[in-house]
Amino acid sequence: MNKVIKIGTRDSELALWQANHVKDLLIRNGHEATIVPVKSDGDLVLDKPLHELGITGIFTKTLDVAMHNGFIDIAVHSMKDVPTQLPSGIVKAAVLERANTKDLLIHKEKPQGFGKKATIATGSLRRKAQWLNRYPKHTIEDLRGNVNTRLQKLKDNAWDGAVFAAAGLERINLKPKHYTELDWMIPAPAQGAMLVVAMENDNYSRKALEKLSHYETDICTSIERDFLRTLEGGCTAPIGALATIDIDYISFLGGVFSLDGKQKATVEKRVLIEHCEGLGALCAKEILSLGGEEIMKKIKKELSV
Ligand SMILES: NCc1[nH]cc(CCC(=O)O)c1CC(=O)O
Repeated sequence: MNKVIKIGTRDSELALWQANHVKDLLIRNGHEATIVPVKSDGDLVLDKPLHELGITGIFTKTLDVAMHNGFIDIAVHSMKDVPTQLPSGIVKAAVLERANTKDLLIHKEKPQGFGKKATIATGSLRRKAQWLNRYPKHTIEDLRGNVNTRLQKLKDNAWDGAVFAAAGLERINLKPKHYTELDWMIPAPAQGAMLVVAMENDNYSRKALEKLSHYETDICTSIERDFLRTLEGGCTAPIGALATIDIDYISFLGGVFSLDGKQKATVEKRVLIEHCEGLGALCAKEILSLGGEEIMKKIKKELSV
């Protein structure tokens, strides 16, 4: 029996692109699917308190509620925005093949190298900390909103540049005139990957989505998110992680940075794929013993005031 799979999405251009991508893949596999934009959580009321279900993420909360309500069947997320602990009743149904994992600096004008002074805009603690670690004399301005909003704000302000995920720009076909790929910046865990979630008891959707999952991306993002989960202890610290597969090997690079960028602890490992079980947690523990524990304690104190 075929049912029409209701794909929930937020209504930003990037979110809609990602949801439509999943819709196309499902239809190509002979399923029926439709997009259900979910605007605000105002009309999505649940009879249980959200914390009881473990619903926490700011980007994912609305869709989690809509799925629990039966308003939608599945939800498509940028995986890096999804809390490492999924809410109860909701499961990972597919991890799509990863796109570009890098962060980019979009320059406002033609770049002429960075002098001592530059003002860079980003709302991400991870990007800010890594930028200041590399360019201690620079100034960071806060920049929030979806990709389009952030690009507009870059135009409207006298900043030298702003940091974006390459994957987000590529998906909505934005080609900045002047940009630099930040090869040295460790991306967010699971950056560039899309996660599709479904209700645990929804066998129809889960079976349909299973076929869309990309094995290598699933392995790499699982390691990155294990690393994050082991380190974070529920706070949004500047943590980066990237696992890549090279034939039989997995390479992992992870790090934690103090908010001011002055301290960092990083780890790099290369293991045979068949030995990658527990790699994320292992690297997290190594980070903690390499000065990461003090950095995390300091971050937690600074973020709680
Ligand atoms: N936090 C916002 C967000 N979530 C996912 C992406 C882009 C796609 C991706 O990184 O997977 C972006 C935009 C950005 O970071 O510039």
